[in-house]
Order: sequence, then structure tokens, then C-alpha cells
Amino acid sequence: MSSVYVPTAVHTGDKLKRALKRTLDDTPRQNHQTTIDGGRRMFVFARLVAYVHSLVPAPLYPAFPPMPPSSLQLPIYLLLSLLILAISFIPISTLLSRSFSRLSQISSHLRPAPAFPSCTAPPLATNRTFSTMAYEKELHTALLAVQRATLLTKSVFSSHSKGTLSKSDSSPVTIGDFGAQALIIASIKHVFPDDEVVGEEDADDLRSNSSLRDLVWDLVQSTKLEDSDAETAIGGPVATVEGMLDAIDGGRSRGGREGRIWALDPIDGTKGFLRGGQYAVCLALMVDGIPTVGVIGCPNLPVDDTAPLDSFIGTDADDKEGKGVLFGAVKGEGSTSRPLSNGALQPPTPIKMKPLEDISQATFCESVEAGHSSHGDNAAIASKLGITKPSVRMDSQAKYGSIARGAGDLYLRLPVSKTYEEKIWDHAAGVVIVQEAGGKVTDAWGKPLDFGIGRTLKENKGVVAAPNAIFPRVIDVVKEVLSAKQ
Ligand SMILES: Nc1ncnc2c1ncn2[C@@H]1O[C@H](COP(=O)(O)O)[C@@H](O)[C@H]1OP(=O)(O)O
Ligand SMILES: [Mg+2]
Repeated sequence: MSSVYVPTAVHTGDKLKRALKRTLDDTPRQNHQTTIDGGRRMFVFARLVAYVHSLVPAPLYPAFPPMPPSSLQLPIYLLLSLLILAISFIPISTLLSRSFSRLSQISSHLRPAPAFPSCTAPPLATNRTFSTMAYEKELHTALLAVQRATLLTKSVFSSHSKGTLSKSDSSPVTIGDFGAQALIIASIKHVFPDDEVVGEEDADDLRSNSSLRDLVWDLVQSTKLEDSDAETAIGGPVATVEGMLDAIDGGRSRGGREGRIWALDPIDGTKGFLRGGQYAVCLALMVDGIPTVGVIGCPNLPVDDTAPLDSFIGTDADDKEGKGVLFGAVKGEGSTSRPLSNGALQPPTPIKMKPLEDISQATFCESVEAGHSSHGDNAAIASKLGITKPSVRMDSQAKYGSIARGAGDLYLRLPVSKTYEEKIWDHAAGVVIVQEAGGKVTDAWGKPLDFGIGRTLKENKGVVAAPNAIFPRVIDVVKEVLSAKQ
């Protein structure tokens, strides 16, 4: 009768062994072998238990674990059980500790531990629960920081005097660029004090020019979100002029492939900003060189994504209704857009690139500035793809946001200059938003953009973004056009 237990125990040992083998098929060979050894020892253990059980008359222990009755069998049972336990303890504990360390290895890959455990999560001012979302706090902080900075840029946009300077490379910079950079870096440093920031601007000009510094300080001091919870979540006002200058200089990181580095363009498309066209406030978190969180605030884009792409281009009426979009994305979590607000975040709407069956129906976006992207090459590519619609010319990363929400389809940025190196802050946020909306972004030769080699994309030339389904066809044609020029 007691033999009933033998097949059951043997079967259990066998099943366990097979299950372990299956589950750990992807573990490195060495671990795998140890695990199988552990399985074997457990199998032996199961057989020994069965054997001990067989010494006890079955009718006397109907339930498991059995209680041996006789005075002779009891000490034998106890002795053997102790022996078996001793033999089994080491392999079982080894097996368990290996499994736990493997699990913690896997979970550390899934979500790098936040570097700032002391920070409490700010309240979410949205109608979506992000409770299980990776980089929830980073996204929320970036959305609020960008939203606050757009309040500052809008006030400069609608004023006639924009405090424009010419940088050493003759590109324009305004008091809006400095003010937005100060506010955003102050927010990042408040919530994530150990993170680095690669920001487009520095405070050298402000340190040497007190009237310019005062203009920027007035702006920074007077800009705040109308919702006090939102304002507090990103650190409240910048306390002193020196604090403002330090915040701006907080963007001097050299970038790199390790750790958490934010890429910030406080006003992308400054020429568009000065012209009364599109511009964008762009912020991305790169983790180990990979753009992971992206936020773009576009104060002049129409909220309605079915509105013509150029609805607000060339207008500088700041009070126009239905203007202002905030895009956000986290790698692996999708992209969203929401109307920009002056206070708490508005509810987000998921966005996707337009499914495009016929590539000839595509709308492509390109820079307004012919010096930033070759209009001629872009047109040659469009023509080879059979595209007949004229391009939509738009400044800034508003192009990435526009194609991500299906208001356009392709973004072509064919290089003009052989020596120009694209800046990481001009693309990092847009790349996450397009990828998460179902698109692919590479350079003009189809190479992935490498954000891990410093402040520029020096290993890349040009940029092409398109929906995943048509990307291979688009990049083939781009390469054809580039090769013909060589
Ligand atoms: N020769 C160039 N090729 C590509 N991009 C450029 C070039 N010169 C400047 N840029 C950058 O293009 C970005 C604007 O792009 P877009 O034309 O899509 O709006 C700006 O950040 C600008 O940098 P910067 O701000 O240093 O002038
Ligand atoms: Mg820029």
C-alpha cells in the first residue's frame, strides 16, 4: 500500500526537474548546469522521502505529512529525515539564492533604480494612472518643467523686444532661450539632483552683460504655473540671480554613454520663434545613451491634429484659440499629446503615426531654413517616392510631434553641410516621441542615431523619420539620392 507514495514522489521529482530545465533554458550554461544538478538532488531527496514513507504502514498515515506510529520506526524515520534534510539543504539553498539573484538581475534590467530615493512622487495632474509606468516621475517632471518654460517663451514671443543676441556660430539666442533653460534645469536639479544636463545655452553672456541678465531674471521670476501643486512639484521659483545663472550653467555636461543625462533645447527653432512661426521647447532623458523619455512643448501648433499643418505658421497672435500642444513619451510606454495649459497638466491622448498604405499620398515635413536641410535633395526623394503633395516647411522639433500624431507622415533632413554635426538636443525628444508612436528614425544612411558620444551626433549625417511600415522603402530611396551625389 505504501508504494502508492513512491510513484507520486518520483513523478514530482521528475516534473520539478523538467520544469526547472524548461524555465531556465536561457540562463548561462554554467548556471543552467548547477540548476539541473540541484534538480537531480531534489529528485534523490524525493525518492528518499518516498523510501522512508514506505517503512511506515500506509493505513496509519492517510494524510501527508504522515505520522509514523511505532516506537521502532519513529527513530529510524527521524534519523533518515534529518540526514536527508542535511544532504538537501545545501543544494536547495544554492538553488534558491541563484534564482533570487537571477530575478533581481532581470528586474534591474527592466527598470534602473531611480537615483533619488529621497524624492516623493509629485501628484499626477492627469486623468491617467501611470502607477505601473516606467519613468513615470521623470515624464511628469519633464512635462511640467517644459509646460512652465513655454509660459516664459510665450511671453517673449508676444513681446516686440526679444533680447536677441548672436552666438559665436552666428545663430540667434534670445532672453527666452536663457530663461527657459534656467527654469527647466532648476526643475530637473530639484527633483533629480544627481542627473546631468546637456543644454544648448550657457550663462557666459549673462554673467558679462548685467542688463541682459536683469531682463532674463525678470522673466524667470515672473513665470510660474498657476496650479500650486504643479509649481511645487518642480521646485517652485528660482530663488536668486546666482541660482539662475548656475541653473543655466548646469547644462554644460559633455554627454556620454553612461548614466542619466538630459538633453535640453530651451527654444528649438529660434529662427522660427523670431519669425513668428513654429518653435519648440524640447527635453529628453537619455539613459546610457538611449533617449528614454521625451517631451516637446509646441506653443504654436494647433491642438486639433486634423487642422492643416501650417495653421499657425507665420502668425504671431499669441491669443489665438486652440494653440499649444505638449507631446510626451516614454520608451516602451507609448506617446501622448495634450493641450498646453498655464497650470496643471491637461489629460493626455495617445497618439499614433498615420497608417499609410500608399506612400505617394504621404506628406513630408522639412526645415524652413534651406541651410538646415537640403530642400533639393528632399524634393528629389519625394519625387522618387511618387509624392506629389508639397512639403510642409516648419521650424523645430514640432516636425517630429506633427508626424507622430499623424498630421504629417515623413520628416526628411538631408544634410547641407559636410561638416555640420547635428546636436543631440535637436533630436533626442523627437526620436522617443516618433518611435513610441510607431515610427523609426535613423540618419540619412539608415544608421541609428548615436546619442552616446557627446553633445553632437558626430557619427551621423542627416535625419530621416517615417512610420515603421514604409521606413525601408523611404530609406532605400534616400540612400539612392545620396549615393548619386557622391
Ligand atoms: N547647417 C545646419 N544643418 C542642420 N541643422 C542646423 C544647421 N545649422 C543650424 N542647425 C540647427 O537646426 C536647428 C533648427 O532646425 P530646424 O531647421 O528643423 O528648425 C537649430 O537647432 C539649429 O541649431 P542652432 O540653434 O545652433 O542654430
Ligand atoms: Mg535647436
